[in-house]
Amino acid sequence: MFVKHGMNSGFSSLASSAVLRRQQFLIRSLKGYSVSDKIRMEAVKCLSGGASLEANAESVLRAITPSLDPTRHKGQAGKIAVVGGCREYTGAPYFAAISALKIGADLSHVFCTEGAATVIKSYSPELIVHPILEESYNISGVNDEGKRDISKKILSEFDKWMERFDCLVVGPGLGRDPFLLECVSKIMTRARQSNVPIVVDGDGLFLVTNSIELVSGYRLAVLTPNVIEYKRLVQKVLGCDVNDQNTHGELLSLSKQIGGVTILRKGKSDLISDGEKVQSVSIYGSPRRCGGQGDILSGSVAVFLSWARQCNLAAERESTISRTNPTVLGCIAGSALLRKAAALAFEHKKRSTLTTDIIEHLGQSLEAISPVS
Ligand SMILES: NC(=O)C1=CN([C@@H]2O[C@H](COP(=O)(O)OP(=O)(O)OC[C@H]3O[C@@H](n4cnc5c(N)ncnc54)[C@H](OP(=O)(O)O)[C@@H]3O)[C@@H](O)[C@H]2O)[C@@H](O)CC1
Ligand SMILES: Nc1ncnc2c1ncn2[C@@H]1O[C@H](COP(=O)(O)OP(=O)(O)OP(=O)(O)O)[C@@H](O)[C@H]1O
Ligand SMILES: [Mg+2]
Repeated sequence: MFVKHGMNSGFSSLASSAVLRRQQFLIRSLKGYSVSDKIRMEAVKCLSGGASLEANAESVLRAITPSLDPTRHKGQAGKIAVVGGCREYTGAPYFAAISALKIGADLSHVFCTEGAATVIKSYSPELIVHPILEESYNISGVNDEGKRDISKKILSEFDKWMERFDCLVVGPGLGRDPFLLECVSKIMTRARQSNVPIVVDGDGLFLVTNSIELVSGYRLAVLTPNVIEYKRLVQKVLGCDVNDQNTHGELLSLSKQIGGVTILRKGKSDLISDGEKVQSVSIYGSPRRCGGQGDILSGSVAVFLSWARQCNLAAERESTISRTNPTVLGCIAGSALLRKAAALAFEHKKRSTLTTDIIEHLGQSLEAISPVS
């Protein structure tokens, strides 16, 4: 049971007719009307996908956010798992997991190392924390066979839970320990075999960039690179440097080259593509660039993606709403909500705005767009 508003409107009609008019003008320009070279160049850029295609993010948010129906049971609004948290980082997995709950997921798990688990549990009693991951420094005296046993144990611990999850977030605060990353590769492979969507962020992107086959061709994978992570992906997958003159074309190629995974390129505007088209979210956010905002985003995308998938499953039965790629919808919604919450937090806290302040505004921001009643 979902409240759906304008599910078919990928972009606002106003914005799309403006884009259309601009495209028509530019096409006429190309046919030899007297225009400057600058406009011609813009025309080419536009026709090759360089034009802005701002998503109607608020409509998407309203369309996929489920109503609070008293007949629904615990878990139906989403069960999210974050794989991350190691010796260095405990904040990032916490931000991702708590954001999922604050948006409206019912249950949020964290799979991390033992040391990180105690800390994350102390941040919040709401999170279900599994201290199952191991880093090399902790098992330095163990031989290869012993390490294989540890790896198997980690996978079987994870397996007990995996099929229950609507989405995994792999990477916030995961670290880059080789043994830990090898275990996480196996977790990702297992999730993929079970068709569980995976949002890959932070150190998960480090892993995936070096082992692209983990996500290649998996339509339920979402990559959320920041500037540096995107640069590494482009260099590895496309074999060249980032080209700021062909932002949209490059993102399309990157997604296609990885077999149609959805990529959310974070930046001044967030750009989203599943290899079919590029959409952007440019809602005004915050000028504060404190660490952790990307972690909020990954947890948010996981929830919205799960909700969008439920909408799509319902649509398959009812054939009433469009079958837009749920991973793209999840990215649009996640990006828009984070930006709105960041703007609100900044209004109150100005220069002292922190990630925890933004998290506190997630609920209010969603309520303003999609009220509970
Ligand atoms: N509280 C916590 O626990 C948090 C933990 N986190 C976790 O940390 C892990 C590593 O993630 P990451 O993003 O720090 O690593 P990476 O991609 O190597 O970037 C490192 C360097 O790249 C640069 N740089 C970054 N952006 C740039 C830009 N726009 N434009 C230009 N340069 C830019 C910048 O370099 P600098 O300016 O210092 O030279 C930056 O220091 C990961 O697991 C993540 O989840 C975070 O989520 C934060 C909160
Ligand atoms: N220059 C910018 N102007 C406005 N918003 C931005 C800008 N850069 C990033 N953002 C917003 O902040 C969010 C997080 O992006 P950011 O690049 O900080 O991710 P990150 O580096 O992975 O963060 P984290 O510190 O959590 O790892 C993006 O979704 C985007 O909406
Ligand atoms: Mg990050």
